[in-house]
Amino acid sequence: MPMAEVLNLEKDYGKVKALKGISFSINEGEIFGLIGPNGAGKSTTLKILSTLLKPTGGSAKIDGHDVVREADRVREIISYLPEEAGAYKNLTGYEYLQFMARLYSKDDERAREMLELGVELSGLGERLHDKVSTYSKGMTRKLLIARALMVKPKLAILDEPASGLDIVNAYEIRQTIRRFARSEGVTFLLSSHNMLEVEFLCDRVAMIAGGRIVELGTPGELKDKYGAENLEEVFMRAVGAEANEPVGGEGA
Ligand SMILES: Nc1ncnc2c1ncn2[C@@H]1O[C@H](COP(=O)(O)OP(=O)(O)OP(=O)(O)O)[C@@H](O)[C@H]1O
Repeated sequence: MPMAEVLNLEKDYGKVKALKGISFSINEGEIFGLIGPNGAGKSTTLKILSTLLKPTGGSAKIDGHDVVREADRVREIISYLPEEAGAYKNLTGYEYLQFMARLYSKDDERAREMLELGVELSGLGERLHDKVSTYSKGMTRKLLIARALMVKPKLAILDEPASGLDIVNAYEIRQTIRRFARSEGVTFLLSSHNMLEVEFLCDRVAMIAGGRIVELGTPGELKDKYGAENLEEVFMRAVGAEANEPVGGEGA
């Protein structure tokens, strides 16, 4: 059984058709990337799979559970990191992770394990004992990613995990994700408009533009199909004039 199964998913915001019937499935242990330009429908897809938004049509299942009818069950097995997330600024990073670990687990021992893992994943060292209000954007993002992963979800849903970060921070976050996926076997669904990021991280990618999936496959398959050197080239050839906005680069 796939970890996620999306079938003909549609979402209308009033007259705006954000998703026009998209389908894909994610295998267990896979890092799956949803890539496309601004406004393509990536965040909308991730919000539906995270049970925060209801689809207008179609269906989505996580580990066999319908995201609408069994939303509570789905919430227990996923972790979701929104694009514009913040942490409680008056807490230290450590206190924030501790608070979140206790929220997730009533069992003291389990909460302590989560906290230990969160501390390690954050890579923030001594700075974890400073207030979040003193953190750079990159440090805050690392803290939030540690929070999302320390619970060892079955499916981690990360919206633009490294968007807007400098090269070093973005690199470290990608390494954390890749290492964690391999060591824990956690399945990932992430979105990005950075084609190179996705190529580095993802086992398979779905290219999305204007609410439709225009290509789906492993980075290698897609590059071969278009005789392209990288996914940016694949995307431009696959979408061509369909792309209504330019493809963003790092942090665009
Ligand atoms: N709450 C909303 N109300 C109305 N329209 C919306 C709403 N949220 C998103 N949209 C529209 O739906 C479409 C898809 O938006 P979505 O945020 O899913 O795209 P995205 O691929 O995540 O873009 P980005 O890379 O900019 O985050 C866009 O046309 C957007 O303007």
